[in-house]
Amino acid sequence: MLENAKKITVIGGGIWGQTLANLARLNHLAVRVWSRHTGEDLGAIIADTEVIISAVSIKGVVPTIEKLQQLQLNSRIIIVTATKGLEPITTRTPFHLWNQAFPANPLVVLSGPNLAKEINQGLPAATVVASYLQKAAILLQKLLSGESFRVYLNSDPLGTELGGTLKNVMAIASGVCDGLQLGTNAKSALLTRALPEIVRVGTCLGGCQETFFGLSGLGDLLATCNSPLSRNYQVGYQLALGLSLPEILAKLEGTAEGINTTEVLMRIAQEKNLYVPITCQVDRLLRGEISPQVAVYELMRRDLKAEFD
Ligand SMILES: NC(=O)C1=CN([C@@H]2O[C@H](COP(=O)(O)OP(=O)(O)OC[C@H]3O[C@@H](n4cnc5c(N)ncnc54)[C@H](O)[C@@H]3O)[C@@H](O)[C@H]2O)C=CC1
Ligand SMILES: O=C(CO)COP(=O)(O)O
Repeated sequence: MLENAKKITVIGGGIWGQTLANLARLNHLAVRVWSRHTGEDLGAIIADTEVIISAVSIKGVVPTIEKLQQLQLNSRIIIVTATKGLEPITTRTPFHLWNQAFPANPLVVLSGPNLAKEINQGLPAATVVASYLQKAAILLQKLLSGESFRVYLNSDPLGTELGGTLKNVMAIASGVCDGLQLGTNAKSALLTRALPEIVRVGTCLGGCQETFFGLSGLGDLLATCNSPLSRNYQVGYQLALGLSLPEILAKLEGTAEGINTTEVLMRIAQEKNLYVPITCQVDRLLRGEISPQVAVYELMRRDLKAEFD
């Protein structure tokens, strides 16, 4: 048994929380999953826990933090955040929110090209655990690594988290591109231009440039923008087929974080004067202001420019 059978609590009973719990169970760890729907006493569950993994959607981050604050969390407990989103009111990332609420606890970000359904089938995947406290990240690496799940270390939690969050906007754009059958050249151009847009925003918000070229940045961009398993990709794809956003969301399994992220990111971009042309068109499309075809036209007819500037 690994690491003296560390006790782990996963908060969030959605598909990602269940998947992370299963990965830990494969290493014979004692795992409990708590969700707001189970009605169990969270205080009792975390009484002897050593690691808390938060896998709630962004909507659930503040309520989860507030619940744990009422329970007076032991400062030795390692907190892992696996959410990919931006909090709408403060525009902060989950890492910021957890760090602000529990400054004494070791904090780790987990993010990577991790389509839960593939991991649940036992297909090989890799992820990143990032922390300013290397010891905490190394522990998580040991707890979750297995034959089919390879966990890398990183010392840039913000960059790791932002790569996973910002690519969701691009996954919507990518779904549109495929839904409209724009071809491989268009898709390659879109994903290649998406990366500098992510880097521009991500470095402005405090991430290291290098991180965005790694698994949690480029890796997750490729996974999510190319897979029909991605909910964000599905949103874009189905918009391109002519469905309305409410129609798509009514049938979507789980959360497409990119919808909220696009709205928050537009506010950040305006405030910080960041050039985010792809995000801007995704935003107008999600608001119903333009059609998918017009979004493509608007991107193509922008002023001509140098590739790198
Ligand atoms: N599904 C996937 O393949 C992956 C998902 N993620 C990220 O993990 C997070 C969760 O994703 P999924 O499990 O797929 O989503 P989901 O929609 O299946 O589950 C969301 C979870 O958040 C909880 N939640 C929502 N609002 C809440 C609130 N107000 N208070 C307390 N809890 C609340 C729900 O009860 C549920 O347990 C998202 O940020 C997603 O981007 C990250 C990697 C892979
Ligand atoms: O983040 C993910 C894969 O890394 C999951 O993507 P979706 O949230 O778009 O399904």
